[in-house]
Amino acid sequence: MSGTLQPREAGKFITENSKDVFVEPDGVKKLAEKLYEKIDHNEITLAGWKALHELNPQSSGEDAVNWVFFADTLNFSFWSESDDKKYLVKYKGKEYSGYWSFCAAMNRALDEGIPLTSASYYSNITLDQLKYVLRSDSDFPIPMIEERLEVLHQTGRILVEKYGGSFFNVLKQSEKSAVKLLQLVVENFPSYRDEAIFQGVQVAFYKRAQILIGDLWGALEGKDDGCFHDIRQITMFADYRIPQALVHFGAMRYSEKLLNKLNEGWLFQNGDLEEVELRGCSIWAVELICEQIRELFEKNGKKMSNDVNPILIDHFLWDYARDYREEINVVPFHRVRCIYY
Ligand SMILES: Nc1nc2c(c(CN[C@H]3C=C[C@H](O)[C@@H]3O)cn2[C@@H]2O[C@H](COP(=O)(O)O)[C@@H](O)[C@H]2O)c(=O)[nH]1
Repeated sequence: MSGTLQPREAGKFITENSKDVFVEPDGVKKLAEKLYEKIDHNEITLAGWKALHELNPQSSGEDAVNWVFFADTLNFSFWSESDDKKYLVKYKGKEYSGYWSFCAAMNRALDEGIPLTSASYYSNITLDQLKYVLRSDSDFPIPMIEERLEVLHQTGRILVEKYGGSFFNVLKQSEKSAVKLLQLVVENFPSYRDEAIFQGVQVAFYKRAQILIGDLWGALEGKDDGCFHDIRQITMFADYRIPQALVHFGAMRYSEKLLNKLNEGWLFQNGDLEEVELRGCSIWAVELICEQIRELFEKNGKKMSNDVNPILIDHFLWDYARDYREEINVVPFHRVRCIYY
């Protein structure tokens, strides 16, 4: 961690030195104005984490905390080679794809009485058991099943050996500090150490560690152990969908060279220069949007809710990218296979 630029500073540094991805001030301003209106009309709230997403846990207890930790430990790489080769899961009469198909598979297993989110179970789960739990209702399996098994074993063993098998104990140790929880997660659970080298500088994205905190904040409704006093320090989650949304709204722009690669379906490696620029500029664009929303509240003399932060801006952009997939896909997402996002 020491000497590594943390996500917000990493985003700024990468943006200032980026060659193929650009944060567009006019687009940032327009998107900030759009989101200011939505937040001011209570259309973007923390309560949306449960209200808008039926697969998310609706409770706020220890089971919900361990559900979130399991989900975010495997919250990576759901994209499929092509739209007609998607991993799909049917659950309670509805068909899900992408991240939601994974959540549907989790809830299907729990409904079958499999103690999936219990570390004592998943630390020893076999490949066949995991294949059964994550089985597809299309002809295409979930990507990276072997890596998922390895990550589960490693993470489960640490949680059992160090934290009594429950992520609730890690949460308690953070003493309602999101920054302290981020440090605890990346220090104790290696699969969450989402870092890269950019122009010789170690930069951190910590996408799954940060979304874990965002999802815990949502599951606990910002109360009790989830009442993080420094939640504003968490940045957006540098995945492969938010860049699409930021480009769609004109807040980010790509070079011709990068656009050509994306349109060809180029497979990037985690840590490639363009991939790091995409992720870093996404972080910084959302930070700038957040700052401008806060300035708009101040300028209009309006009381600002605590919910004006990169996490809820991220949720809006991610949900938008899902709900308006055709428009968003005009510029393809960048393809990477890795365990970080
Ligand atoms: N930046 C950001 N990335 C997010 C999420 C989520 C799910 N969170 C939702 C659940 C409850 C909350 O209300 C959130 O709305 C998944 N991902 C990432 O997206 C990718 C999957 O995309 P697709 O193939 O289209 O399903 C993959 O990298 C996955 O890691 C988010 O919120 N923000």
